Amino acid sequence: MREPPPKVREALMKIVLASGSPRRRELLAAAGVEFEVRPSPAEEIHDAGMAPAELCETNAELKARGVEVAGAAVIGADTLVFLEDEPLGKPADLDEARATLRRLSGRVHTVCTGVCVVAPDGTAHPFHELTEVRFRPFGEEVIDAYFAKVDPLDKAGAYGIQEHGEMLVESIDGSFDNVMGLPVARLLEVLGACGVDGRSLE
Ligand SMILES: Cc1cn([C@H]2C[C@H](O)[C@@H](COP(=O)(O)OP(=O)(O)OP(=O)(O)O)O2)c(=O)[nH]c1=O
Repeated sequence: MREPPPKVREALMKIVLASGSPRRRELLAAAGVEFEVRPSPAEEIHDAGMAPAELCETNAELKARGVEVAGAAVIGADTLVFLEDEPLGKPADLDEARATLRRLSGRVHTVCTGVCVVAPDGTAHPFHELTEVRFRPFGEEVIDAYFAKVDPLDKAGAYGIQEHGEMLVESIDGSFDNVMGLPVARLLEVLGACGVDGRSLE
């Protein structure tokens, strides 16, 4: 049988999202990409000595390399919130979530999402995107009302911009998708550069 033309071979390349995050799944699906989900067993590192961007990219690569699927391009991602370069991860409990929101109130913080595509040949293609988020000044009543609507525990920075974000967020400078956990426009470019056009599977 004849080899399929290169374009068809590209289209057949599998894409695996190495993430258990429902937000990442939603964002990638909304971009029209066909992919399989395999949450990564990789442990994130929390090295306070590392610069934010380097930390996000390192974790994204660890997550992607934690899932191996022959012939597939594997995507890992890591979202961290930084307040003046101090990383704020997912809160351990509601008290910590409350303390985090108190600190973010009335201030600007940075959301960094690192992404890494590991191509079928094993090469890593990491990048990151930064979005600045300005929070409204708010008090305990707003935090109470917010927690009545949103579970902050599985989210970096104890909030989800996509879930009643308007209660907390005054403005953003950068991509909304990036705050939610996956900078999709840039990811599609990087997948394309790796020879994968996920959207051609539609
Ligand atoms: C700041 C912010 C974070 N988040 C979420 C995105 C990520 O899911 C989470 C950050 O945690 P991550 O460790 O980046 O991801 P995860 O553990 O949820 O999923 P996985 O490691 O399997 O990919 O916080 C929001 O949903 N909205 C927001 O506004």
